[in-house]
Amino acid sequence: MAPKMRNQNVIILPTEEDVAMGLAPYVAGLSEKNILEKGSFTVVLSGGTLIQTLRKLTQSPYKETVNWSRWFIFWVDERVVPLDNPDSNYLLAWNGFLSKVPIPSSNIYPIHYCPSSEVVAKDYQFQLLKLVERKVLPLSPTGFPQFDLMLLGIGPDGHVASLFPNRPQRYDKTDWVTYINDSPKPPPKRITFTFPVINSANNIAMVVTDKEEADAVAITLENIPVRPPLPCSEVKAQVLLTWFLDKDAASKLAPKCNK
Ligand SMILES: O=C(O)[C@H](O)[C@@H](O)[C@H](O)[C@H](O)COP(=O)(O)O
Repeated sequence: MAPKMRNQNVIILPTEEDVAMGLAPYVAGLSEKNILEKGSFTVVLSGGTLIQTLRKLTQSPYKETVNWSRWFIFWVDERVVPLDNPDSNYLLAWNGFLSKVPIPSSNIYPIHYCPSSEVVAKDYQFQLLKLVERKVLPLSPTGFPQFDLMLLGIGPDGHVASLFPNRPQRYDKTDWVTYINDSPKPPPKRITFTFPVINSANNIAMVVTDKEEADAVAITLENIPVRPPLPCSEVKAQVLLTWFLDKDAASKLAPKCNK
């Protein structure tokens, strides 16, 4: 049975459609709370199936009720390709989500493409630094930008963002944004937030709706020791880490008694 962690919540729903239905009020609720408290809502997207699972937010009632004008959008990882390339996480998010809701374009922060991953990573970190200076992003007590919500997926190998099990980027404790030129998941060139930035976020949703990730989910939530530890098992949120799983993603978890 998965031991209950202090600021972690695991929600298991029958289907991907149910996860999409559950994710929308969760995100809308955090949006309302943050905008009420401080006038803005900073949201970090990943690539993968997540964008499709956000679809309910682009429909009634959320499309009309969410205060989209106060949202700020970032990417936890991005493929180093032009923004109109089919591999781009920005393009994926634009087509599936951002083009359907009225977030001001000046509040959307994609990468500035150039062929060098290192330069793109440094430039994205520079963009974040500017927003810290403008007080759009606060700094955590340890000196990393602190986002309101990160929406993450995981891979079958347990990667999160572009932090992969057998690559050194996952151990980077100083940069805000780093780069990889040999990603095991294509395309090979990517930039990614580092763990200190991911783990400084107030709220993180891990959205997993695929049988392929069931082993990584079970290893993480059952605390099964593996070497090296899976990157997804190192994700922690400052306020609450919420796992949204469908039955397929949760299929390798030990049966749990709710009484
Ligand atoms: O750019 C990427 O490849 C993603 O950001 C990546 O980290 C993704 O979120 C996971 O691989 C899960 O992908 P799926 O949801 O498609 O399984």
